[in-house]
Amino acid sequence: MKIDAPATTPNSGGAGNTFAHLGSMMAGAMFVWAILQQFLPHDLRTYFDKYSQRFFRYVYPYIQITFNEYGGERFMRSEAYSAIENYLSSSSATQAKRLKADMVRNNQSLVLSMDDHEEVSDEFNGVKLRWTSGKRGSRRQSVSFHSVGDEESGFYKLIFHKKHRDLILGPYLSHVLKQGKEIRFQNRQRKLYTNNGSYWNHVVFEHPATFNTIAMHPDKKQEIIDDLMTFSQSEDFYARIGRAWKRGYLLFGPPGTGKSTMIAAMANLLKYDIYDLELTAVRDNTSLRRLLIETSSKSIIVIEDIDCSLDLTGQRKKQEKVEEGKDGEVRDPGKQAAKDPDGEKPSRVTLSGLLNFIDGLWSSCGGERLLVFTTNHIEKLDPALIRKGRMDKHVELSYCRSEAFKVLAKNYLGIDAHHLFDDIGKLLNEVDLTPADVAEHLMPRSPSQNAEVCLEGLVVALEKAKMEGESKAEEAKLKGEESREEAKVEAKE
Ligand SMILES: Nc1ncnc2c1ncn2[C@@H]1O[C@H](COP(=O)(O)OP(=O)(O)OP(=O)(O)O)[C@@H](O)[C@H]1O
Ligand SMILES: [Mg+2]
Repeated sequence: MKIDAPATTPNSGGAGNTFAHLGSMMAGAMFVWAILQQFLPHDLRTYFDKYSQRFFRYVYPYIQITFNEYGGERFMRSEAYSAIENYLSSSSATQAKRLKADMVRNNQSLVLSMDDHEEVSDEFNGVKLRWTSGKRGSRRQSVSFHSVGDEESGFYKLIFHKKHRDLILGPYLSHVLKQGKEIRFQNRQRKLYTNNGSYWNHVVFEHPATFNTIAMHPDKKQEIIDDLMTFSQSEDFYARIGRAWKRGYLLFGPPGTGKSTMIAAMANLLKYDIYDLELTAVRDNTSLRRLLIETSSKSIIVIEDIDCSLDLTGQRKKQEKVEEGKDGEVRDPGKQAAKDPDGEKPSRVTLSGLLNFIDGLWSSCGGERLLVFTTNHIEKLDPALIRKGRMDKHVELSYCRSEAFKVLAKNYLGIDAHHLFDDIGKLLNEVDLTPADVAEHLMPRSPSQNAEVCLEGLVVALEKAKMEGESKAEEAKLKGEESREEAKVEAKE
């Protein structure tokens, strides 16, 4: 960033005319001054210099700040420049006549910015200011002097009245940089990471799930959305109460109830990256810590099926019988069941290593992170692992009931009401069918299959499941009676 002394500026509209006027006045004055300089003695010239600067500052009360595209020692593209580019994208789209367009998000959407020598205005706390763009340097120069490729170097210039100096240099510029970074963050291509042993690999994350498509009771859904949004906006709160800016979610429920889908919906809602941690592939606690350190902020770290990942089901007192690992790590013999992907060496991650991962000192690095565990058997998990503070919010995803069914019907069939809804609602409250099962019946199997046919098929499936359930219950009852009879006979004998 470079703050310039007063100089001429480009023209624009009403305020622009004033600038143009001042500009030409100054140009004239400079010309006269250049001629006078040749005839004036040195002392007089210094004296004149000093007062002429003051005069110019008085008649031209504007300050300019230049933000160059490339700068610094290694001529890296300036962070401030790209933040400003993003910040100005919306005002450029509405104000500038010549625009530049660039592809983002894996060539899926366009970001507009103003073309060179364009100008846009902005307002902050009632203060008006202007941004202009430009380019300097020729292709040949940029190649020979710095390694920025064969591009010319662009710049943005901010022009404002000097009486607003404090406001602009302080709050306004930090607002611009913050907003610009936020826009860039929103436009970025999100990633899904997974660990290959102790290193992260990533692919582009594109999952269509959203909270709109998740079938669950609307109140429960809203509660989760509110919780997530509050978390993402609570940086100051977490700093004030002295807690790391992270939150743990435990999603539990039978298979096919939407746990993995909900994680994708969470990431899409908050625009976070996902780190899908395969715990059995992590060699030991040290590797686990390294993986944690390498995660970025604004991300969700997921451990799916935590009950199957490691033998974490035992109580912590088990660890009293630990044996010392080869690398000096505490090792629980019960945990040797988990193998690394090659099946060669067992994973030596321990429960205490995992607890450290969740809320040890290292877990606070980066900030703004969600940690999500999923399980089908919450009762198998060590209470220490899922206590509040570690897993702050426990969300049960359960069988599909009538409210959840309405969401599925809306999404899959595009209908809000149907005469079969009441029957289906009643049956769903009596039969345990997962949303995955219900969704399967709502998928059209041929182009001619309509909503009526899908719903009738679902009713048949539900009635069948109900009858099966009833006959199983009958069988169990009979068995129970038989065994009671036998017990009575035995007792008599
Ligand atoms: N609540 C739901 N809302 C919408 N779709 C759902 C829901 N639950 C399941 N589905 C559908 O069923 C499929 C399986 O769901 P998902 O993989 O999220 O289940 P899961 O709970 O993670 O199961 P598992 O415990 O076996 O991993 C998904 O493709 C999704 O389309
Ligand atoms: Mg799953």
